[in-house]
Amino acid sequence: MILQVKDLNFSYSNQKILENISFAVKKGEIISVLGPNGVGKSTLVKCLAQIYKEQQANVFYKQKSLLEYKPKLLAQEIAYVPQNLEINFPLTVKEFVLLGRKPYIKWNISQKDNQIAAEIMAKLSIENLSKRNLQNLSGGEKQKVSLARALAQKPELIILDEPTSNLDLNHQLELIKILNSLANKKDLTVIMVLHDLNLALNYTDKCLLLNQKKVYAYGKAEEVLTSKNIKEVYQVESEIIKKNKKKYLLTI
Ligand SMILES: Nc1ncnc2c1ncn2[C@@H]1O[C@H](COP(=O)(O)OP(=O)(O)OP(=O)(O)O)[C@@H](O)[C@H]1O
Repeated sequence: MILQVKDLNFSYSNQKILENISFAVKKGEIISVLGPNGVGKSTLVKCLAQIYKEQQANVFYKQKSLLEYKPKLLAQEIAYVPQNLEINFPLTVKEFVLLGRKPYIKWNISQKDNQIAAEIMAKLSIENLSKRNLQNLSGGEKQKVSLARALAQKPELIILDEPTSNLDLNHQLELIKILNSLANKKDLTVIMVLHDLNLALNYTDKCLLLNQKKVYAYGKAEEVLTSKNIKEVYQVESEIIKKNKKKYLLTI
């Protein structure tokens, strides 16, 4: 197991959001975090990514609680891509992607750092944005740049909060396929909040379905995303159709 969450609870002020959340993730798996609006998906991934630190004792990375790690080591191994990229100062895309190398940089940016940043920008087809000011990018461009920064970190675990929300159909698939190819080589483990159940069904190994503060179901995508579970959690009638090895969730 690369990550284990044991009995995690979270409240904002006095409002309980997450209750007894437990699940485990194997190296190289792609996990989607699903559930209705406001159920606590972003809150959960913020706990895993240590944006919220109070729950560190309930999150185990490579068998040790997050409390036991030096922050710099975790910064090298775990990357987080937030829902929205808020940058309020001028920075070029290249400079921003290079920020992903920060946990490794001693005094100066090395040739290797530049090379890694260039490779990742090429992989995500954003080399053409290199000199652009981050603040002037479209939502979809920002999302890709944010992913590039996280991948430049060369993490073992990447945690993404709705990485495809601003992307068109083509770019959604491209992003998911890139994450899949990295995870297939076991170089990367992926945990991502998703809203698109069809993407979850076809491109993630396991789904963590949250409902009413708790884990409603956790397991293989096709075992979690059943018509019965979708009805119960989203109050929507649906049908899952299989065609050419792909599964399609149709709402009725
Ligand atoms: N900083 C905060 N202070 C107080 N309440 C918050 C804060 N952030 C989120 N909440 C509340 O906590 C609950 C869970 O929010 P969260 O963003 O984790 O849900 P989500 O499942 O990611 O939602 P969505 O699908 O709409 O993005 C919501 O009711 C939200 O209003």
